[in-house]
Amino acid sequence: MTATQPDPAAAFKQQSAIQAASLVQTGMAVGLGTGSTAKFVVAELGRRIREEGLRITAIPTSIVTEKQAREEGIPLTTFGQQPELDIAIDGADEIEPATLNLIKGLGGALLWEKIVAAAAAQFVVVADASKYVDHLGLRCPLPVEVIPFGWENAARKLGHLGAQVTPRRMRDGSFFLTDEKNLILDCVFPAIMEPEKLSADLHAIVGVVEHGLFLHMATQTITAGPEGIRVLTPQGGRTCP
Ligand SMILES: O=C[C@H](O)[C@H](O)[C@H](O)COP(=O)(O)O
Repeated sequence: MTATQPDPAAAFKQQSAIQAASLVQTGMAVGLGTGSTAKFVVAELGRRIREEGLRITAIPTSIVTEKQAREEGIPLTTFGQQPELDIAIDGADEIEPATLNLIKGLGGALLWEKIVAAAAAQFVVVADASKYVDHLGLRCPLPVEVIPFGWENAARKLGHLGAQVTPRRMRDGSFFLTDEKNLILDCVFPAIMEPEKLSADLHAIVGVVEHGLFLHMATQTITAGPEGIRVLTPQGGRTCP
């Protein structure tokens, strides 16, 4: 979404973000997500710090979010000082409501996002209601982060798993680089019916650093749409990778 194109879902994103930010209490260590929805969370936390005296520390999931957090006056910390987080709040590209499994990473921040989410006692996902899908993979490609060396081989092996693979590029044709200076391979799979198996298969490919399947990680999703705010929690509890 560029600055010249207004985001029709912005108001819903903001509603879900504000609701999620209300879960944050003084004393908490907070993971700050990345993307157009998480941006509203960071803004709301900044407002609460300034206007309500909220006191938190935070770890951002991207350089972009780090910059916004600094501008909002949110005190930042590191995993060296704060190995565990009370809560992480982040957006998603797809949400499977039956499982709360997610696809993330269309913004390229999936690696830091997954590290932060895995360190958090609560992982709250915020989105507008358009992000729901019956099965993962129906709405967007699955981003897979690979190291640049030998990426063509990783791409070939992803193809053997059934993916149509496109290396993500910038408008000028150069490769998109993540904050860790890796590449993103966008993988279009037919509907992903066995995400756990696919996750294991992806991790078995040499050169794959991480992928955008966030399985059994969300402890809550908060979405907003024309029918209001919807909060979902997983039926079977949560397991961390
Ligand atoms: O890498 C990007 C992240 O996973 C985002 O959280 C995700 O793409 C959702 O972004 P948005 O809220 O802009 O739709």
